[in-house]
Amino acid sequence: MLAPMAAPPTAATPSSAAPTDPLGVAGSDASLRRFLHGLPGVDQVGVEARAAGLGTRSVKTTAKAYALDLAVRMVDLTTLEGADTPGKVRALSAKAVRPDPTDASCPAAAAVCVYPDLVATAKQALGSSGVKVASVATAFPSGRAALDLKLADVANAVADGADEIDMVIDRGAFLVGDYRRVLDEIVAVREVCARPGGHDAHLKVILETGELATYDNVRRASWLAMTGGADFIKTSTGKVQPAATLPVTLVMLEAVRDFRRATGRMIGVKPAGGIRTTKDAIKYLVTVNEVAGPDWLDPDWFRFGASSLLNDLLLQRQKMRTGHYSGPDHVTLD
Ligand SMILES: O=C[C@H](O)COP(=O)(O)O
Repeated sequence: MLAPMAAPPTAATPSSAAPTDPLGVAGSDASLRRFLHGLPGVDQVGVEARAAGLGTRSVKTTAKAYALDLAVRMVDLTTLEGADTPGKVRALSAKAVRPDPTDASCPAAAAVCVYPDLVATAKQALGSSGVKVASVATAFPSGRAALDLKLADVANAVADGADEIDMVIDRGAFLVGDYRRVLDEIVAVREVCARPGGHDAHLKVILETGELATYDNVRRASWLAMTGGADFIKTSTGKVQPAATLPVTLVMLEAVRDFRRATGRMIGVKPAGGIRTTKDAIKYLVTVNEVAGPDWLDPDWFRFGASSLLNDLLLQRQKMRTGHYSGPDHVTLD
């Protein structure tokens, strides 16, 4: 059961001046490695069994209605295709602001997520709606470019008004144990996210867990990203399989929970890629509640990176409201 389903306690607004290395573990390459390799190992069987168990919880009636609206409010409505056009981004932005034009009670999505060259278009389309513009950057999705090019990519998106930057880590460096290089890039990107007078772009750090091979690596990469000053840790680009999974997200939720206990600082989590049904979204919300706690049941602290999940959430909302499915042609196609 997803409980409590009352409004979660008010959490602090994400910090725009997150300290890097709040635990003082990154003073030298050796101390950083010692810290990351000293994290407890993940019990693979235990994590997968727990995720499977949480995925069977039943959420009905009032709790389901609450969960549906919460999930809509958590969607980063995403288009990351080479064929994206300003017209598509404008249509997606309109949908994010008013997902169901037949129902004024339907909340807006959290953000629209686009490539850097479409940030200005999304920004203009979203206006003062409160829906954020998120932009992938740092040579997304591979991250294979020189650092100055990655930083220029981020700077362009920030200059065009991106509220949030979704950067990828250097998985090659991570997998050979060059944690310093990964950390330094995160810190450098974070600096480029800063704006004079505050209003920094929030930084989501994509681990690309499908390339990290082990849950131990997912845990290490989560702590490394948080040490570098991430506001959010995000599972995947959506371009690599497997993308988001419930067990991987569970490991990341444990990391943000434990990081908060250790530092007092709250970090958000964003599973992305392959989350398409209401049923799956509810499994994630149950897991958030059980693993990290109800403080994370808020769009400031949990997002879904998804291109088509919103449509299924809208169909389920309509079913709850009217008693019948309107059919997929009732919602706009993404
Ligand atoms: O960040 C989100 C993904 O790129 C979208 O993935 P999806 O099309 O599988 O929902």
